[in-house]
Amino acid sequence: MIKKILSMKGIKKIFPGVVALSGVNLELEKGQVLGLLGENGAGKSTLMKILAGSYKPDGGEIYLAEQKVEIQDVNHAKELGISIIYQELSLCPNLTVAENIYAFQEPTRFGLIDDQKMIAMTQNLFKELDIDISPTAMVKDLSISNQQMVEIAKALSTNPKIIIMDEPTSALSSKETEKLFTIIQKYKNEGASMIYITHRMEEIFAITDSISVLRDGQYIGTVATEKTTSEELIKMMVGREMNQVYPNKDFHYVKDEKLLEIKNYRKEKYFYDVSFFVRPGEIVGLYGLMGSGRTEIAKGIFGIIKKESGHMYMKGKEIKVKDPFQAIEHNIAFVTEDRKNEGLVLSAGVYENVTMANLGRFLNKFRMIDKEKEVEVTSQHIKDLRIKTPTFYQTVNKLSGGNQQKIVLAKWFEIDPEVLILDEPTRGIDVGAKYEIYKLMIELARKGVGIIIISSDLPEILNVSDRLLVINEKRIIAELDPKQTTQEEIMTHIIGRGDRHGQTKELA
Ligand SMILES: Nc1ncnc2c1ncn2[C@@H]1O[C@H](COP(=O)(O)OP(=O)(O)OP(=O)(O)O)[C@@H](O)[C@H]1O
Repeated sequence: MIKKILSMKGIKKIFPGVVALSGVNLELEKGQVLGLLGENGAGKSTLMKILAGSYKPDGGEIYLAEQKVEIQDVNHAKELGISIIYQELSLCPNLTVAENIYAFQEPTRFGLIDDQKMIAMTQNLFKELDIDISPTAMVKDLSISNQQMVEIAKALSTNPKIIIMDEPTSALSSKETEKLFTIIQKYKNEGASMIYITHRMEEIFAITDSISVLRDGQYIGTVATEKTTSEELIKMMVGREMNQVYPNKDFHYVKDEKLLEIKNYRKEKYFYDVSFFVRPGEIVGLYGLMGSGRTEIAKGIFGIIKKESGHMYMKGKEIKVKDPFQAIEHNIAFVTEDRKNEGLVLSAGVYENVTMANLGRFLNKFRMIDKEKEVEVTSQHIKDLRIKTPTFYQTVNKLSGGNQQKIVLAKWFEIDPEVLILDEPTRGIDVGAKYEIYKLMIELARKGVGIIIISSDLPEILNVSDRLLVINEKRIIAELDPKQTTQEEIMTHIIGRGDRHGQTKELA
C-alpha cells in the first residue's frame, strides 16, 4: 500500500522583489495530520496555494501517490482530491448556505438546478459533521464563526483526499474549535490526510502527528509531534533561542489614579452594568469566550455601539463619547478584531499605512510631509515587528496575512493615544513578533498609556495583564489578579462549578 500520499520537492516561487519559496520540501502520509509552522511571511500560504492550484510554482516537483503531477488550476487540484480552507472567507454573502457549498457542482434535474436535492445534500453533510446551521440561511446573515464552519463544510463536501487548513480556527470559538478537531479526527480515521497551519502552539500539539517548519522561504525540517517541544519548534521557526515568550513588566501602573473610568454602562442585549477603570500605565485584560460581550464592551467605550445609560470619566472628568470621532478626540484608540476591513488601505503602501493615522506628526516646518521621518519611523517598526516586505512602497495587499496585521498595529502604536484598546492584537501573529508587540505595549504603558486588551488566548491574557476582568453573559463577573489566579479558576467563573468535563472542554 502506498503510504506517501504527497511529496513536494524543491518548490520555488518568486514574486517581484521576494523569493517566497526557495526549494521547499514537504511530505504527507495517508491518514496523517501534518502541522505547517513558520513566522509571518515564511511562505506557508504560498506553498499551500501552489498545492491547491492557485499559483504555479517557478520550480520543483509535486507527486501524488508517487505519481508526478502538474497542477493546472484550482479545478484540477479539486479533481485530484485536494481541498483548501482559506485564511480569509471565500463565500458569496448573497447566496444561501447550500448554494455556497455546492457552487459549481450543483445537482441538476432536467437541466435545472435541483434546489431540494441541494438542500437535502447539505442537511446530510451537516448531520455527518454535527453542524447546526440552516442550509437555506443567507450567508451574509450568519456570524463569522458560522461562516467559517460553512467554509469548512464546503471544503469537505467533495470528499477530498488531502485537506489543507490555513488558520481555520482564528474565527472559531473554543466549542467550535473542539468540533473542528472532532471532524479532523473523523476524516483522519477514514484515511484522509491534512495539512494544518496555525500560530497557536496548543493546537499544534493537540491535533498534529508531525510538524514541518519553514523559515524565510526555506525548508528547515520535520519533527514528530510527540518527540518535540514548543521550545524546539520556536527555535526552528525563528532561528534563535527564545528563552521568554512574555517580556517582564516591572511595574503595575505609573500613577495610582483613574485614567479612564466607565460606570454602569448598559446597552440592552450587548452589555449590562459594566463598571471598571484603567490607571495610567496599567494593562487591564478582558477575558471572555466568543459571544460573551467582550468586544461589545470595547465598542461601547469607543462609541461604535451607543450605550443607553452609564457614565464615562477621563482623569476624573465626565466625558461624552457618542461616536468614534469623539473617542479619538479624547485620545482613545481602538484596534479592532476585523483589521483587514477596518484597519488597512490595502491598495496603499506599507509606509503610508503606518503613518496615515497621525500624519500631523510627519509635517515639517513648511507643513510638508517629511518623507525621511516617515521612512525612519516605518523602518523602526519593520525592524521591531520583523515585518517581512520587500520595500516600504509595497502595497499591503501583497503581504502575508500576519504581516498585514503587524502593520495595523504599527499604525496604532504611532498615534500616541492615552488609552489604547486592543481586541485580539496577536491573532495570526507569529511567536517572535508577539514578543515584540508585548514589549511595545509595556513601553507605551511606561509612558503612562492605559491599555485594555481583549484576548481569547488565556496564557497570553494571564501573562500580559496587571488586572483581569472576566466577562460572561454580557457582564463583568469577576476581577482577578492574573499572578494569583489559574486558567481553571477563570473557567470555573465562566462555566460554573461542578462541571469539570465542560471546563476542560472549553480550555482545550
Ligand atoms: N501575490 C503576492 N505578490 C507579492 N508578494 C507576495 C504575494 N503573496 C505572498 N507574497 C510574499 O511572499 C512571502 C510569503 O508569504 P506567505 O503568505 O506565503 O506567508 P505565510 O507564511 O503564509 O505568512 P502568515 O503566517 O503571515 O500567513 C511574503 O513575503 C509575502 O509578502
